[in-house]
Amino acid sequence: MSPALVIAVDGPAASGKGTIAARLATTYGLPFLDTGLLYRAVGLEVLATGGDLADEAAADRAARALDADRLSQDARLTTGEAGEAASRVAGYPGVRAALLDLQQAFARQPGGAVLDGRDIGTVIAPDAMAKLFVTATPETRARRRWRQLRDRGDDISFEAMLADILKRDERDAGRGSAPMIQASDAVLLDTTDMDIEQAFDAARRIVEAARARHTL
Ligand SMILES: Nc1ncnc2c1ncn2[C@@H]1O[C@H](COP(=O)(O)OP(=O)(O)OP(=O)(O)O)[C@@H](O)[C@H]1O
Ligand SMILES: Nc1ccn([C@@H]2O[C@H](COP(=O)(O)O)[C@@H](O)[C@H]2O)c(=O)n1
Repeated sequence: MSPALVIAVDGPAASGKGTIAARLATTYGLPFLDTGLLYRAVGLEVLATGGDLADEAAADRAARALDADRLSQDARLTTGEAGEAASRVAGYPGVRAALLDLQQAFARQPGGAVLDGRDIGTVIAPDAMAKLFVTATPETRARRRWRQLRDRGDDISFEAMLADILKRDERDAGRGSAPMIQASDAVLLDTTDMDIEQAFDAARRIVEAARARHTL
């Protein structure tokens, strides 16, 4: 039996990791989990119940009560507010612990899986066959996210978007619990000067190289 093809895709906000991960999943016929949605759902739940994002116990409760099956149906999850709330609650060790089993079970599926996030290659699936750390300059990422939000009618300036990206990078990389960091065996993919097609082709080559190494 061939080994499970688990693909871990990490990287900072708006680097394009979700776009790449979703296309890899389609290409290889694997299930895909955008783990950022889990943290976004927890953050939104804290806000929806009138809680304060600084209230760690409220965030822990929301994470333990999360119904992961309802995630993809909620359009609010993709808003800037949800991203900001997610990065606040993601720093709490209890929140991360509550979401761990679900993510690891997803990664252990027969045949494999694709997961994207911040700690997939380091914590969730440290034995993944292929690991990518997708990045781009903060300005490039801010432009991509700004265009994405503008196209769906959100009114935000590029300067505010860049400030938001920089703040999120600092928070995600600086937290004590599972910080965003490139796994030592992950391949860095800088997409600053790549369009989506070029970035995906480069990602697929990285996965193919990893598969070839595993079949030697
Ligand atoms: N190489 C690229 N060139 C131009 N635009 C891109 C590229 N990759 C992704 N995008 C666009 O940038 C936006 C953000 O991409 P995506 O959602 O994949 O990023 P992400 O890293 O998954 O973000 P998140 O922080 O939400 O997880 C999307 O509108 C996407 O279409
Ligand atoms: N594995 C992960 C995934 C996400 N986070 C946190 O959630 C925020 C939102 O994530 P997006 O990928 O949807 O932008 C992100 O800024 C992280 O704080 C995480 O910690 N671990």
